[in-house]
This record gives sequence, C-alpha cells and structure tokens, in this order.
Amino acid sequence: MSERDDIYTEAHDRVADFEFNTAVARVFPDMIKRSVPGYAETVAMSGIIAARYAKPHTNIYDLGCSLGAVTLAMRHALTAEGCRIIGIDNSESMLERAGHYLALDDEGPAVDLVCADICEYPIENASVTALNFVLQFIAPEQRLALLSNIAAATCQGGALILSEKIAFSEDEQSIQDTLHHDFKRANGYSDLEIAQKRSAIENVLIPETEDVHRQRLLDAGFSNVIRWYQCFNFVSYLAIK
Ligand SMILES: Nc1ncnc2c1ncn2[C@@H]1O[C@H](C[S@+](CC[C@H]([NH3+])C(=O)[O-])CC(=O)[O-])[C@@H](O)[C@H]1O
Ligand SMILES: O=C(O)C(=O)Cc1ccccc1
Repeated sequence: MSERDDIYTEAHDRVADFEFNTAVARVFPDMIKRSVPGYAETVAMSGIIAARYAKPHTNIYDLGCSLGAVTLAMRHALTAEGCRIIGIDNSESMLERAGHYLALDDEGPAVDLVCADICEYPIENASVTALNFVLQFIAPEQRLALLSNIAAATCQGGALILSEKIAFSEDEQSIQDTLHHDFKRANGYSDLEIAQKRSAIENVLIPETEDVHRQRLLDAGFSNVIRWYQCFNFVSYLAIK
C-alpha cells in the first residue's frame, strides 16, 4: 500500500509551487484518493469507456499517466485486437513507480511507458486517449494545440476521455469549494494541510469552466461532448471524433 500523504502537515512561511517530484510520487495513491472525490470511479469507468471506443490495431494513450492507474484499467478492459497502450508522463519519479506496478501486471495488451512532455510527443493512429486530471496542469495557452493534436490523430468514431477539476460562476464556486474541502477534511486532512496545498496548486492547476472545455473540444475537432460523471468540482467528459 502507498504511504500516507503528510506533505503539507508542517507549517511553512512560504509554500512552494506543487511539483510531481519523488516525495509526491511516493504518497500519490493516498493523496489522489483523499483529494479527488470519485477518483476510483473515474478510473474504473475510463476502462469501460475505453473498451467501447477502442478500435482494432490502433494506439490507446494515457497522457499524464502518473502511476498508471488508467493505463491498467484500460489494459484490463480492452477487448479490441492488436491495440497498443502508451502511457506518457514527464515526471521520472512517477514513471519509475508506474514501471513497478506494470511489472506486477501481465493481463491484456502491450503497454509502453514513455517519459515525455505530452505537448511535444507525436500522437498517431489513436482510437482512445485519456487525459485523467492532466489538462488542468498544462498552460491554458497550450491546451487547444494539445487537444487539436489528439483530435487530428484520432480515427473517426474514436474518443477522448477527459477528467478535470473545473471552475464555476462565483456563487457555485464557493459552494463547490466548501464541499471539496469538507471531503478532504472527512478524509483526515487538517485545515492547515488544505490551506497549504491550496496555495501550492494555485498557479499550477488552473481550472476552467465547462463552457470553455466544451467549446475548445469542438474547436479542436471533436464532434460531440458529453459529461458522464461529476462529483463536486471534479468532472469527466467524453469527446467523440
Ligand atoms: N506536460 C506534461 N507532460 C507529461 N505529463 C505531465 C505534463 N504535465 C503534467 N503531467 C503529469 O500529469 C500527472 C497529473 S496527475 C494524473 C493522474 C493520473 N492520470 C491518474 O489517473 O492516476 C493528476 C493530479 O495529480 O491531480 C502527473 O503525473 C504529472 O507529472
Ligand atoms: O488536492 C486538491 O485540492 C486537488 O485539487 C487535487 C489534486 C490532487 C493531486 C495533486 C494535485 C491536486
């Protein structure tokens, strides 16, 4: 089992920007489970959706794969013949650990893990791509280019599975934030941990509204966007080419 996330327990005068370093990789399964409401369901359903949209002899991408949770969910669910799964992350600490999990798993199609920036990596012959809580970490001005690359590489009838922390109008924002913080508190995070993590991610994780996400997915070349899951401010979309 993963170690407990105690990264923000001590008080700091100045909280550094959040990074996917070795300390975060070590506690990541605990951190994401206690921080993202519905994370386990999102991962499991990404496998179910990938199986429905995967086409034989295409590539299945997990962009920003971290420890490979979605990579493995897709690997276990796929039934289309001759697919290749490619998990990409630019954090060496994450990928090294993903490699250990993958080595314990031998069920399903071939998986390649690649250490690269997803904004630079060539995506080709895709039927399914997952971006599970990753686009939110890409600079907003780079998001359309990334989604356009994915759409251009995706075959007709293929899909993008996109999960994000999203933003709302002012009134709803404060309700959703309060409920998210209640969720974190119920999972054992103190008010200090919640406040320090909040300032660490402030300039690093940039949420956008549902309208912005939907319009950009259409502009990128997807023809249909549906919301298939929401728990508080964490939402999952299916964009179909
Ligand atoms: N430019 C980039 N290129 C490659 N990787 C990147 C980049 N920017 C960020 N990352 C990677 O995106 C991942 C985001 S976590 C994804 C969870 C996973 N999908 C999961 O379903 O468990 C989400 C979270 O921590 O909230 C990290 O591993 C980063 O290194
Ligand atoms: O912890 C938070 O407040 C989040 O928004 C989710 C999260 C989960 C893991 C790393 C960074 C952000």
